[in-house]
Amino acid sequence: MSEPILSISGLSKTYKGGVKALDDVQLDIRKGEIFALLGPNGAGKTTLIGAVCGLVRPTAGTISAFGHDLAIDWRAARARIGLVPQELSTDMFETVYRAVSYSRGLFGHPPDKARIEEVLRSLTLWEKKDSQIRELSGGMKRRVLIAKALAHEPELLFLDEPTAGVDVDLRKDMWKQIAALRERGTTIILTTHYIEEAEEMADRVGIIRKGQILMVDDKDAIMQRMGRTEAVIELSEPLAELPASIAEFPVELREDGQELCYRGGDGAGGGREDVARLTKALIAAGIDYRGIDIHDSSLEDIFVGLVSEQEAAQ
Ligand SMILES: Nc1ncnc2c1ncn2[C@@H]1O[C@H](COP(=O)(O)OP(=O)(O)OP(=O)(O)O)[C@@H](O)[C@H]1O
Repeated sequence: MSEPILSISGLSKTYKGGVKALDDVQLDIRKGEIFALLGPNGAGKTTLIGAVCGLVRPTAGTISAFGHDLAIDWRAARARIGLVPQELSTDMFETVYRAVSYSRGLFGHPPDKARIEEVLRSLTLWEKKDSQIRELSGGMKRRVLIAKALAHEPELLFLDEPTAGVDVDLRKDMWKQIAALRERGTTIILTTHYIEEAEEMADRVGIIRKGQILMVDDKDAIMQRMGRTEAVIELSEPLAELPASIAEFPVELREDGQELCYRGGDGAGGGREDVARLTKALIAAGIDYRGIDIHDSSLEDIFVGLVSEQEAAQ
């Protein structure tokens, strides 16, 4: 792998009250990727972002970005890192246009009216450019946050729960914006509760819980390794036991022998092929069925499974 754009090593954070929000986190982010950090409430996602963006002082560990150790050379990296936080903390009396163009200047970029107009138009904020931020609806305020980050043109962009509580239209607009940013070469780390979002956007996924990274992998690899196909086959007549040609599949009889349940596969289509072979074997064994309900597990199922497994193990 080429030199990571962001490298986090042994990162821990214990807050004053004693809450251990991060516990020995190791994480390398590759240039140009979209990385989704998934975790339940209180897992430490915002703390991790805060540590990289200079808002939270780590208790231990090192963070380097673009080859600079942030504890030593914060300024060199700062202008290249952008953050879209969960909430707007800018001056509510500022107009949309000024807030967005100011953000660009703040990070040392020369004024660029065309760029600001493009950003505002792409987020349907152009008509509101002269409104004060306090006059906007919650969804519009979120758009301003995103516009500020886009105007800044960072190389590494953090999006903290970018679509929490926004409507479907804005979520779709944002997905488009994020895809366009990646096209420009921006590296993106997003935290999300919406697993659909990670599934849609991410190249890699990290799962965090209680301040620890449980797993990091390519999204497709996670799906393949942990993905499952489940098929419920409703039999025409109840079966007392399975013939050998059926029992060799990963199946079990349920509902007093009226249902045959298959669980297997690799999350990459293998399970569906297996179910097709299973149905042929049923026909060959003279077993009739009324219907099949088949589905592949999503990243959501995998995530819920992983987190509850960890809970059970404790
Ligand atoms: N300033 C603080 N002082 C004390 N404890 C804090 C502080 N900020 C966060 N915590 C605690 O640290 C833990 C991690 O919080 P964090 O906000 O990083 O989680 P998160 O994964 O972002 O959660 P969410 O999805 O709810 O935003 C939680 O137990 C939280 O209560």
